[in-house]
Amino acid sequence: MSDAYIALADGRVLEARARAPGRTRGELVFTTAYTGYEESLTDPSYAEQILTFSYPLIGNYGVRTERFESESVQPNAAIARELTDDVAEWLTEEGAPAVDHVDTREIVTTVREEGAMACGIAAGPDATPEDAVEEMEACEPMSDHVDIGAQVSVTEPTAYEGDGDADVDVALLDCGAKGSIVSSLTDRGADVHVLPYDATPEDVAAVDPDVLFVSNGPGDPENFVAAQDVVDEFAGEVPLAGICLGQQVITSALGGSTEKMAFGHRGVNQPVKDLRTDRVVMTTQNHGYTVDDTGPLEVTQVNVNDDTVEGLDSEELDVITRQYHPEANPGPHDSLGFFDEVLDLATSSRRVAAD
Ligand SMILES: NC(=O)CC[C@H](N)C(=O)O
Repeated sequence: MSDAYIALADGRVLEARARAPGRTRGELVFTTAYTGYEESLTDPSYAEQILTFSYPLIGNYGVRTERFESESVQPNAAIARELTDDVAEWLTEEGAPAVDHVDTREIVTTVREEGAMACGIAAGPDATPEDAVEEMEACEPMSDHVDIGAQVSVTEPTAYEGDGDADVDVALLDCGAKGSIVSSLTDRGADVHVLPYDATPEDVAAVDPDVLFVSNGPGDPENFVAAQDVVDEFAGEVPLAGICLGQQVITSALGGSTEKMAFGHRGVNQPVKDLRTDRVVMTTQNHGYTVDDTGPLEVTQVNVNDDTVEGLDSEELDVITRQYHPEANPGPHDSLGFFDEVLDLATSSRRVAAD
């Protein structure tokens, strides 16, 4: 007899095995990443989602806190074909429901055909199919989580000193930033001032940044109104950089727009072509929205699979953004050079300003 159930918005209820008990709901998504489960499960961009791993065995190299991208498990639940005891114990301790022994190919096919959808999970000795359906029915669309930034952001400014002296101050708007974004900047010598997602223009001005960097984050970018206001305020005055939600927020603030994708991109081998060099690199991705109208920004990189916008620039406004995750963790390091470009932008614009 099953001790876990997964209810899908299309009416199906799948039987599974409970690996971490509990009841929850969220937007059902999948990642095709074959390594990096510790990083993915602690990536704040997954808040309010239920993460299905298409790779069949998750947990085969243990659980190490050094690899965490934030301090807690971020998706509301995890689904895999097989979860090891290490991962099951970790998720149990964290109170994040997890289930396995389910045909994840069926889940992935369903999400690909019908789009990311509401999902409910009930796991544990007393779980019933009705419990899972009740959870699914209470699941709100992602865009209704209007203050999702509050769930994932720092509440107080926090500063990290650079390892070396690049003499660059980065104001990082934390909309749910992965730890690797901060360390990719401090490793290059920049001082990083992490500010809450709802920081005011005055808060940003107080750190006198050489570049304003908008982080990744969960949910609908149109709900990050304070971050858009800050970008609007500093555009043309201070260089702007962004990753994933950051690209979306910057584009919207500058007059462009975003739209929801059917099921998004989540994995570690998404091919991206740079239009200036004609080179293709493999990238890590985790997003369900995409830039639609680019406003004043120029498209520099596109996704080879579906032509969606992967990189935007503006020489006039000193903007550089990426839809994918150059910091990797998990995934390939092919695009770590993005952080060098951001620091170059910060220092060269400062020279121009001083001339
Ligand atoms: N990784 C991210 O920053 C995700 C951005 C946004 N929440 C999306 O799903 O598109």
